[in-house]
Amino acid sequence: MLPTGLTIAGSDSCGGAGIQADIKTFSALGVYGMSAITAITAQNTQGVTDIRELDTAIIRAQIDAIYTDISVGAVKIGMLSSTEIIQTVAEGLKSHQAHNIVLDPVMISKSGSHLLRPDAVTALKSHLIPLARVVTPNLHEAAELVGFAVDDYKKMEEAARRIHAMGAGHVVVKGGHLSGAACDVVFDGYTFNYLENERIDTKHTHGTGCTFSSAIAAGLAQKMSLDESIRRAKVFITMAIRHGFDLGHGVGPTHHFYDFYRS
Ligand SMILES: Nc1ncnc2c1ncn2[C@@H]1O[C@H](COP(=O)(O)OP(=O)(O)OP(=O)(O)O)[C@@H](O)[C@H]1O
Ligand SMILES: Cc1ncc(COP(=O)(O)O)c(N)n1
Repeated sequence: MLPTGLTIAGSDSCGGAGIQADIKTFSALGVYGMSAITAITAQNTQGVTDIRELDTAIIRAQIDAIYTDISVGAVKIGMLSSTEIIQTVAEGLKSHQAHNIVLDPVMISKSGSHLLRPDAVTALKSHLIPLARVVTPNLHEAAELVGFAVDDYKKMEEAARRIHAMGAGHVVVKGGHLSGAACDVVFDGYTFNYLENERIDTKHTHGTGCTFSSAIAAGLAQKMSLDESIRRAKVFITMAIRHGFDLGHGVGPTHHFYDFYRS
């Protein structure tokens, strides 16, 4: 039986982020990928031109269709767009006693479009963070969650502590937007660990957060420990960024190896 992963996220028409990045990551890591789509974005490497949120009934129906039939090893949550969608997803996951939930609190695309309505941050904190085994905010998302600027390692630690107190199991505050090494702060409620890799000099980083969080979910689906899943995800995202390429005319995508193990 193959390990299974579910992504609950938005569709990115150019395939670099969102549902498409998640499914490619699951496949590259040997996990069978499934999806519940929350919103459809018209998007390319230069930006997001339109967004349609799906109605909550079809979002809930996708989640129910999967859980009433299939055993789900891990869930990755990405773009949720609105308070109503957050509530629907939280209720759906609770009713099926979903486990191994990796929450990437997607808020704004690299190109600057809102993928979460600003008034939905409160719902994210109260309904979904408490369900998550791990939450993976970038610096901006961490700042929105805790209410102060997160721009150095001390503040990343403080933000991780506060997000953990909101009910998350582990917190990974990603330092992809700092300068210097690409270093993320991992907090398990007791100790801080720093996950560091060289910064790759490229502009082609569309979908890095999606790829990283779905790689963590893939590890959990494969019954790796959370620590091991996070460490392998860091190796995977670093390699995927190294092989990012100039698709289109803007910020190109990371490259998700068809077979990570043979690359
Ligand atoms: N240029 C880079 N070189 C190496 N690693 C990087 C680089 N940029 C980001 N990373 C790593 O990629 C992972 C994702 O981090 P990032 O901060 O880019 O997420 P994000 O902003 O949520 O992504 P997205 O904007 O796609 O949602 C982290 O482990 C981060 O350290
Ligand atoms: C559907 C969807 N989900 C997530 C992202 C974030 O990725 P990025 O910050 O790299 O644009 C995105 N652009 N689109």
